[in-house]
Amino acid sequence: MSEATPSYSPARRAAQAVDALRHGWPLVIAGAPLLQPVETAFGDLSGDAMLLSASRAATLKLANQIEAAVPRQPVLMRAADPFDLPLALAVADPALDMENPLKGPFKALPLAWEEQARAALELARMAGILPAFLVDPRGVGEPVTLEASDVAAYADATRLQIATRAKLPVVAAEGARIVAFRSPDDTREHVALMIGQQNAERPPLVRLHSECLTGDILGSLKCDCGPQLDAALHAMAEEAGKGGWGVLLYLRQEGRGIGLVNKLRAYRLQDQGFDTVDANTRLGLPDEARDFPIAARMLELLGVRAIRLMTNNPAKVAAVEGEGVTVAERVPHALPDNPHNARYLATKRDRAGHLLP
Ligand SMILES: Nc1nc2c(ncn2[C@@H]2O[C@H](COP(=O)(O)OP(=O)(O)OP(=O)(O)O)[C@@H](O)[C@H]2O)c(=O)[nH]1
Ligand SMILES: [Zn+2]
Repeated sequence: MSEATPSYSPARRAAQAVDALRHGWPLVIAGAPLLQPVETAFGDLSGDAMLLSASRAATLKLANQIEAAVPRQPVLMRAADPFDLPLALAVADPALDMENPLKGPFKALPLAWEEQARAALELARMAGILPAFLVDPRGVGEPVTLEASDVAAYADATRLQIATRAKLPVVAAEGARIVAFRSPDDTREHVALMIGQQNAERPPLVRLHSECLTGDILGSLKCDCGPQLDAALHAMAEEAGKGGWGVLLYLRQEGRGIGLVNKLRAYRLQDQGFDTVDANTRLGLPDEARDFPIAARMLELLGVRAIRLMTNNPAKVAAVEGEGVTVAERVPHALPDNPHNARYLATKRDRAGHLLP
């Protein structure tokens, strides 16, 4: 077992770990055995044990009720025979259960390195891959090493800076300006669109829009993101026409922070009948994993302290207020539903507390 490379900073080690998971390279988190991400693994690997989330383990009849009540609790398990990569993937991905109904039986094992296991599952979420690892498999290459506590350093919003600014005429507002943000650790580039004249005396209309490739770009009817984006920009343009101003933060936190591919896995589970909350949970991923300190940092860099926040989500108001932003007003932002997103919106209202009709 190797120890974390001491000369690197925690943020650098965490960034290297996220990168490694995307490439299919293994991790050693100090104090735990080598962990090989299942989804991105390649080559002729096999291992005797796997690390999974409790919610996934529950579906595989492995976790007891108490563990399953904490969906992201890590669970260590083994089967009668070693896991090769195709079996490991079938075990890891609940969206494939219909195609691979017969797996197991499996046996849960005592887990003596829980903190490291939690860090590994969180790193998988940050990398946008399935939260599943082969434990100390045969045939793996050189690992990236880190400490479990490094994960927190990766999310440090204070390292975010303005990278550049430009004019960006858009359909809703010809006079709009765009501001781009970068952090040295996280390669996702967030942007803000500023509409109207900035005025410290008047809180701007602000929309925190989380990236939704399917809704924003492809016109997906499964969610309300596209119409919400469009309506927010038009509302800001109208506000600018009345002497006010608006700021749209476009946050690169696809799928409420689980990444595009995992969101599409959640859609596949929704096709099988699970709602948006349960689909995430079955994947062993949080239902809400957005990084609101990043949004607060963007507003701070733009010199915005008090806002009129366009949202139906009280938790979002609380999250930004918790980061020191004054929400002078919550401006409702509900749009008409359609036959494809009616259940999604009802779930947001009934299970996620959104203020929707
Ligand atoms: N994981 C997951 N993410 C989804 C799903 N549908 C939409 N999203 C993502 O959800 C984000 C938008 O968040 P929502 O929960 O719809 O809305 P909100 O921002 O919390 O609330 P409002 O401010 O009222 O719109 C975007 O990043 C979408 O990619 C889904 O079924 N599963
Ligand atoms: Zn969407």
